[in-house]
Amino acid sequence: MTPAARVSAAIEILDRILAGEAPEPALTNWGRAHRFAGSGDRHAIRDHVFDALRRRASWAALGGSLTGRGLMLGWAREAGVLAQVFTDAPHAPGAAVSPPRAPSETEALDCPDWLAPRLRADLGAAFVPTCQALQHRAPVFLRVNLARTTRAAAALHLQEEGIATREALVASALEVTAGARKVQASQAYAQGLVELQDAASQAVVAELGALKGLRVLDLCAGGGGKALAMAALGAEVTAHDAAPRRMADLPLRAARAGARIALTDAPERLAPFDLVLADVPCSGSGSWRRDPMGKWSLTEAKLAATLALQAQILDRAFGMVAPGGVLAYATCSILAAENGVQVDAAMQRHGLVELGRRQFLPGTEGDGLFIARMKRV
Ligand SMILES: C[S@@+](CC[C@H](N)C(=O)[O-])C[C@H]1O[C@@H](n2cnc3c(N)ncnc32)[C@H](O)[C@@H]1O
Repeated sequence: MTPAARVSAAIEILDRILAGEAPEPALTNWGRAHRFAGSGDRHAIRDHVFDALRRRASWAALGGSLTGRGLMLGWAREAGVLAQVFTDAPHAPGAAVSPPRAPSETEALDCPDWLAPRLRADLGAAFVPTCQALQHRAPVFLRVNLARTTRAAAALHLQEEGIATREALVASALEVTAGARKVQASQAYAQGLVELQDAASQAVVAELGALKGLRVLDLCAGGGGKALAMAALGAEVTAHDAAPRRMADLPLRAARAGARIALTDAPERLAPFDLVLADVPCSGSGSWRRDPMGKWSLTEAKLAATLALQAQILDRAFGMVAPGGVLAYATCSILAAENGVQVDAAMQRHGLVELGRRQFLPGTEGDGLFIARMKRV
């Protein structure tokens, strides 16, 4: 496919997404209906689509409409390639283009209007750089399985397979600088030497301190990224999730990593634990680079429901912490209401003692995450 034909494909897929189809099925369905597209084409189209979703407000303004065509016009104008792409040539988008509109301040930052005042109040001087960080692709990070190898040895192994890396935020983290698409087919990955995991997510686990020999409950384990990282640090991990199917791959991932993780649908029966991690469902605002639709689909009502659920999960988690043990609360959010405010309220409700808290903002070092540790007295 020509570069312009790839843009035409992205326009078609973006229109489906704007009409309500989720991005992944929209991309898969397009691929099935256009078997002639090679993997290079599909990757390029996918990049166009996700870039446009991250830049939805600013590119729609620059392109003159919130449509697939408007978004890609906005991209072409910003990239200075309008005349090369919108040409009327076979398979290229048509040449008749709508005029641009100057984006408002929040549109220029691709921040939803309703959220901007709240985020600005929460982040202060970090508001603008954080919004700008969310406009771009996230770096790819790996967690080195330190139970199996060293970071230097893993980097060498990956290099031999054409995957270049450099050291990142914490001792277990590598950033992939070339060959990211080869990771999941690599021997290093198959042998459990590395896992895909954001560097700030790894840093959150590092913030938990020494875990060796501790009985740990991961109450919202999901795919098990943090459960695996805690197991690699020597914790005896039990994993639970309200949606057990989300943990479906966890036994396989644990086997690959040489880790033992017990799954349970009734964690209360195994309580108390030395440490309970509540990595709660959240707005996902710290990882909107990876899930740009999340940014545009969040509403006040959804946020309020999420806040109520977080408080409920915190209360449940507290009930399973041994006296003297630790309750850890994590989100991938950058909103104070989901982080510090939630933790302050839980400490008051349960007489917990704070051991520390840390907010990571999205940027070159990883996603935006929050972690707080509280001691049960
Ligand atoms: C942020 S994700 C967890 C990510 C995971 N810990 C990781 O590091 O890969 C939150 C998880 O909480 C689960 N969840 C939602 N409500 C819950 C509840 N009431 N109790 C336990 N888990 C819940 C969701 O199914 C989801 O998998």
